[in-house]
Amino acid sequence: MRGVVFYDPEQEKQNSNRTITIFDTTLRDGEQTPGVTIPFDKKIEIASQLDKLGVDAIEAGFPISSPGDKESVKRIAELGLHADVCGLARSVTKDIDACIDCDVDMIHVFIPTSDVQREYTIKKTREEALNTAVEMVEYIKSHGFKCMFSPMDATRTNFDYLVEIIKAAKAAGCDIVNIPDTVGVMVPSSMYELIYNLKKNADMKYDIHCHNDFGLANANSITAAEAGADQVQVTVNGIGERAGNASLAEVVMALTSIYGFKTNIKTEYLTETSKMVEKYSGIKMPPMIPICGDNAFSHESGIHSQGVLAKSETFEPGIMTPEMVGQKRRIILGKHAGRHAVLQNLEAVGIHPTEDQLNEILAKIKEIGDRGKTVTDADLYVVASVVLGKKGIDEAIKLKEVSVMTGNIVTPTAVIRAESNGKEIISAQTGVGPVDAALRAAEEIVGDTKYKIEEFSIEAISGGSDSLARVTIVLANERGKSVTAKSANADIVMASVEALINAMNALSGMD
Ligand SMILES: CC(=O)SCCNC(=O)CCNC(=O)[C@H](O)C(C)(C)COP(=O)(O)OP(=O)(O)OC[C@H]1O[C@@H](n2cnc3c(N)ncnc32)[C@H](O)[C@@H]1OP(=O)(O)O
Ligand SMILES: CC(C)C(=O)C(=O)O
Ligand SMILES: [Mg+2]
Repeated sequence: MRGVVFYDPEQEKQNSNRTITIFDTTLRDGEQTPGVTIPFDKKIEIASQLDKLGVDAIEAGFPISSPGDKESVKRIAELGLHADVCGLARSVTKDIDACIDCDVDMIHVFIPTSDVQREYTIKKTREEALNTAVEMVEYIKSHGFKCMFSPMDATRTNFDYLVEIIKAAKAAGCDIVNIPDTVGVMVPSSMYELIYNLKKNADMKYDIHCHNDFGLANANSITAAEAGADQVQVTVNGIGERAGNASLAEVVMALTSIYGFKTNIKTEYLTETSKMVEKYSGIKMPPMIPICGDNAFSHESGIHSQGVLAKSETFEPGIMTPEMVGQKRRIILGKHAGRHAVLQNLEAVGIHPTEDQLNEILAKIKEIGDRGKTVTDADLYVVASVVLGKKGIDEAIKLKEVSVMTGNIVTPTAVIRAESNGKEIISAQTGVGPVDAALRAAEEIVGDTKYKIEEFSIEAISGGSDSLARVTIVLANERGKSVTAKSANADIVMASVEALINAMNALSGMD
């Protein structure tokens, strides 16, 4: 089954015979995202990850732009990757020489061709720009490098002139022409027409580079491939200038799952690649982004969860599964949850409530959700253990007091007073910072029981120094069971300790 759109079986057959190559420009256009600089060693890691993912080419940087960029392009070229490593150059020989010094596989040279860019940036006539482009392509080819030529702002360039400059670049030996929609003004129908007519008038290998100013970069890239483009330029998470570029994961999955094209991407690595770039670029992705977002395969509504638990295709595309993209399906609990979702989450950890107990647990979950709180699995297990009578509410650890001492000349120290089973427990610990000290002290409350904090994150919910800190902890016990717990508090130490104690209470309820 190929979803929805297949309209024409003959077209589907033709698409399945075509491989669209993927040119990744995360390390060049992606790094042009305002405010982003990816550290040198992280660029090397990202390049290796992109190679593992199976991209066909990596634009590693713009060597003339800084000594650091040149050094990282050079190092990436030395890695001996399967992908072609490419460097960017303006139409000036010193830029090309900088790429040559890096010993890249391919040099991407560009010149503005729209009237507005040509007149206001390089200040050359059409004829001068064409002659310069030809000279630069010849210069690259005379040094034995593969050459990609971009008539920059192609989509706002006079069509006849665009054909003329592409033909001239082809005659000069250029291997592939990239068509940049530099300011993202195309719509899919105009993109189809442009690529179709370019192929007809100046037949050669085409690549497409779309910006997302109107949110159409992915759609335009995919349509360009439909119209005959051989390669698409993308960035991980769609990062890049202004509103960004076409997104690697979204373009690849639409090309393959919906349109039936082939790519060389090992899609099971898409999510880990997205998370790596999120971390190293500092650009956090919203949960609802397609494919790699935390919500992309999450279901909270009771009706959806029941359907998905019975057959995933009910409320998922089916032609794309979480496994295909390195994701997990998650059944989330909250005010919209239903009995099927609660039961499945409990049974997954060996808790089997009766019908009445299940109804009671669900009612309590909805109560928590109605108070505007996220319902974590820790909340669920605590509620379930109380309802199932496995643990009286008085047996849970109750936090009474937290005090911390920290500063530049004291070792961060925390003291915690808590109550469990009617007994008061006090513990004190030092740590690398106040949060670390407090978490160590909180763990000591449970004596010999050993826990491992598998994940820990703090985020500021609102702006300003008075913002609420939300802490998320994933805690595992010695038997490998783990729970996620969250807490929000204006004090980061309190939020951390509360989240940890929620998680410990939940795990002890599962014993
Ligand atoms: C659409 C794109 O993404 S294009 C790539 C954009 N990326 C970047 O600009 C990031 C890296 N850039 C840089 O580090 C710097 O801009 C540099 C090193 C390239 C140039 O720096 P500077 O010499 O200080 O020039 P500046 O950035 O102020 O202006 C750009 C210059 O390049 C020229 N230029 C722009 N594009 C081209 C081109 N394709 N071919 C030749 N010259 C060009 C401009 O006309 C201008 O020249 P001028 O100084 O003679 O007026
Ligand atoms: C360098 C070129 C291809 C570019 O990034 C653009 O036009 O957006
Ligand atoms: Mg660009």
